[in-house]
Amino acid sequence: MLEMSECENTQTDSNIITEEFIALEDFSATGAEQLSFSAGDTLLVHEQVCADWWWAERSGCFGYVPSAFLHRRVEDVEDAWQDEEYFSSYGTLKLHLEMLSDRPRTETYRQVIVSNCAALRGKVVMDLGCGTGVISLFCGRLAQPAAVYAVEASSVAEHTEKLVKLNRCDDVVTVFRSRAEDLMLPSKVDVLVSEWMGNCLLVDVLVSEWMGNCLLFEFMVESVLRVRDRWLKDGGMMWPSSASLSLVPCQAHADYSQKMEFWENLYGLDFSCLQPVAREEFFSKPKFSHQLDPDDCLSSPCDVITLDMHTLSVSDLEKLRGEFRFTIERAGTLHGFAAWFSTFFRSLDEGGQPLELNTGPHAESTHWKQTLFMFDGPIGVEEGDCVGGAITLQRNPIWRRHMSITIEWRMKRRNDTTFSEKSSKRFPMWR
Ligand SMILES: N=C(N)NCC[C@H]1O[C@@H](n2cnc3c(N)ncnc32)[C@H](O)[C@@H]1O
Repeated sequence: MLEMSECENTQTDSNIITEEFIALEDFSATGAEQLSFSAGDTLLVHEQVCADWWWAERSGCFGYVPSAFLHRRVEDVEDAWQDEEYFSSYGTLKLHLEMLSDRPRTETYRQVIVSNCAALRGKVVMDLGCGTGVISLFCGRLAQPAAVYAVEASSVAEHTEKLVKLNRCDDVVTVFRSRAEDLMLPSKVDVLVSEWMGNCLLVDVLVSEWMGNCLLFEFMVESVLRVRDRWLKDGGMMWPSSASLSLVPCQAHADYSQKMEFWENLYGLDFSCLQPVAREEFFSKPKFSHQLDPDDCLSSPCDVITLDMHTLSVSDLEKLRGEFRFTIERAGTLHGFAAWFSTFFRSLDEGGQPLELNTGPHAESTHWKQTLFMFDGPIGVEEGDCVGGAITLQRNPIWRRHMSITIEWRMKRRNDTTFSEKSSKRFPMWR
């Protein structure tokens, strides 16, 4: 980022304005003339002094702010949720086929219904974002609830109606084609079940053919919480009941070799000047659907963030932060971190065993696989070295289905007594 001094020397016409902007990320001032702010803050910009630095005001304080961290107010963004593209992606069978083909995922939900079938008798259940309705059909066929509200906003709901009739569940299951937030229901529900998880737990990455194969993002968990607050009875059950994000320091030799070392000797030619371009193109964003080999884990994984779905609030989702401290368990190359999630389903029976869906490298593979965060450069590590730091999931204040993930880490070699300087890397998902 441009330093202040360079800004004053650049030959640019400053632009006097008075306009409100939203901060996309936190910014900590590094000089008295700069103004710190947090993601989501509103700043009044008085002068665009140069391309990179503007003179702004927040709560009566004035200072220079980096323009890259700011975005015009949300009114200028026609559809912060991109709902039309999002729900159209679920209107075809492609994504539903992928989810239904994921045996560990779908079988876990079936097991939850089977193991709670007695307690479900006479209960009212909502299946939020039911898709083709498979969980609702499990409820209708494997248990005796009083009613199941199968809620689905996309056009796949038309097929869901047929599936409910075909599987003789229409006496119990009612399909509502609606955004769940807009629902009017006859009663509150005893159980809110949903399969809302995405890569890195919160954000599912969809390739939207409707949008010319561009990437779209989910962020369904906010809908789940809003519907919980509106329609779940006091003492009602959330399935999943809790969810956790796990992290592990790992090797990724194949990725590093194929995307970075590849350029060093290409048919006897030196293409290494492209490595910075390759680093930006291939390693600046997370790699989704990475199949992490358990042997590439350099330490035991740890749960860095845990969400209690009964108490989590929408405002908690703006920024989630978890700390970690790993001891390297075997010598190798630290290329980065891998992340995945687990969800837990509490039993409706007092003292009943919870069920777990674990999408990590030691469990049966799911369609989510794992997510790989590559450092800019590999770090040789020895057994006994220590990697400590934090991971922060920051929602985008403008694009409400987007977020960024920042990983900060320090190293302490096994024979050292102090940690290295802090390193940090921000991975946007997607703006
Ligand atoms: N990561 C996932 N499992 N995504 C499943 C998403 C399914 O829920 C549907 N869905 C997502 N959000 C909502 C919502 N607020 N209301 C109704 N259906 C929804 C979506 O159309 C798709 O069929």
